Amino acid sequence: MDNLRLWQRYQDWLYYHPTLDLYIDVSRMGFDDSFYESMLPKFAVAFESVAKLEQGAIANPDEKRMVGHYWLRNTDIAPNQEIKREIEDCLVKIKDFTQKVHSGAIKTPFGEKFTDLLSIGIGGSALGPQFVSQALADINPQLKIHFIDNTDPDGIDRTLTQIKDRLKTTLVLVISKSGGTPETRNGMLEAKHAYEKQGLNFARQAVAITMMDDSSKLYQIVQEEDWLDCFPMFDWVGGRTSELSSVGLLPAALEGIDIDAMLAGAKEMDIATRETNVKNNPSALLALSWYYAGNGRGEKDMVMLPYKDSLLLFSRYLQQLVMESLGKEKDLDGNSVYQGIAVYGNKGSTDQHAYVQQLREGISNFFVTFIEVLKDRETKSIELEKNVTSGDYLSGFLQGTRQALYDNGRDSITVTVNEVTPYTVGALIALYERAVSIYAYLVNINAYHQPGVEAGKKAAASILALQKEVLDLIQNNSQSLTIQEIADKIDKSQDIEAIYKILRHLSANNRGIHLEGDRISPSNLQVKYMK
Ligand SMILES: O=P(O)(O)OC[C@H]1O[C@](O)(CO)[C@@H](O)[C@@H]1O
Repeated sequence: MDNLRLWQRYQDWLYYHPTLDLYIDVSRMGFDDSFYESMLPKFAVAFESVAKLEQGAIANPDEKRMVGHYWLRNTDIAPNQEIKREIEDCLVKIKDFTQKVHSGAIKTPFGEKFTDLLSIGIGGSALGPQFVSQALADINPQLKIHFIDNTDPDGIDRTLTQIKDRLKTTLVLVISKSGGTPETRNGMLEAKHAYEKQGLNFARQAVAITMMDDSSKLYQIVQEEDWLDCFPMFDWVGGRTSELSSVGLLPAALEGIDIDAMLAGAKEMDIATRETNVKNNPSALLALSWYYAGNGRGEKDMVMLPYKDSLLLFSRYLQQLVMESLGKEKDLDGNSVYQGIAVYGNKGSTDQHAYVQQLREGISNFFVTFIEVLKDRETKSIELEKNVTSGDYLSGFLQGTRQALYDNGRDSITVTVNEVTPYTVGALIALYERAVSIYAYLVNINAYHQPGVEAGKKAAASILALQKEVLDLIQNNSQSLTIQEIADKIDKSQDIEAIYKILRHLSANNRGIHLEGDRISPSNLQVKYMK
């Protein structure tokens, strides 16, 4: 298409929201009007389903749960008074707690003001707070946040070393909806150990965010150990859509981020994405583009390219939101469909000096989403050359890459906001939450369960159970054994490879296991236990 026809297409498809000051440009997606019209019946069904979901239908049939993250930013649409009150009470509690921490009314057991935050959580209980912190927290925030989001001992050490002497003024947030996620439990126990080593009372510096009922082991611990406080996570909020619940709001508020503005941006976006005219609904435009790009089967990957350093973690955040929601074997009728859209990305223009080479010339298995931020910085930029600033370069690189990709038949969407504020970040989160919801209905899948993740968790638990059996055997056996002998003795010959890998890991960590022999032939290794 020549430039003038493209300019016309750009204007024909341009979406602009005046209050949010947000643009969606899908003109560089290659669909035509007949594709668009063919999709309208599917959209009509999807819009109906999304509306029912907002009204409190059991939209997660397997888990028999409502899906209510929309109510968090507009309690007037909560399905009943009890839920409305729960959300409002929680928000009041978050603000009250934050104000007391900031003012020093809530202090450490030694009477000092808190200076730092240690957030322990994983997946939806970490990615949102990490993204929002990087996007919005001040360089010198009211409380500086640190994350433990894995059970990697070295990663835990690095985080605790960063905090070091300030542990005694660090408030811990343990975030787990279920209250039973092993990585989070491990992070909590490691942190507790570090506090105790410094003679600190962990419980009096610890706050939990979890479901406040018997299903949460974390909640039981909070009560037994008398933690400083506990904030509710609601059954009807999924981990990956929890950024605007206590999971995201409490850390953000403590960091000094305007959470009311985040909620307001999301609420405004929710209104915009309730629109049933596809062209006037920004999330529907995204879902339409995703469907077109991947033939409704996720055949093309979504490459997220925010041209703003502070939005670096948006792609990682969206990776969970999109892939955990859409990556499903079965559709809602039980057919095997193997759905999903792979998401990756980093930031522009940095990526132009890395993988954009492949995007421009290599395998054409993706579409790009550029995130453009119009405002360069708070202060006026210097001119690096006559009439040219560094921000002009960034903007030029975005336009250039979009053009270069288009010229080689590679599709792109551009989402443009004026600046990165709590209001726009709230809106961006809501934009993608709804796009995922609409797309899931277009392809007839349940976006709100994650059976595949559960399978991995179960498999990991059985490896740890196997490790206990192996260690029990070896510790009570003075002779050296081969791996086959160990497997036979515990009647687990089918698990020989797993046993070998357990032993190799233990031997690398001073756990008394010694492997003797040539490492290239694991079957011949002799396993010895020496304390
Ligand atoms: O908040 P929780 O219950 O610890 O779960 C953390 C994450 O684990 C998952 O359940 C999947 O493993 C995610 O969906 C969730 O965001």
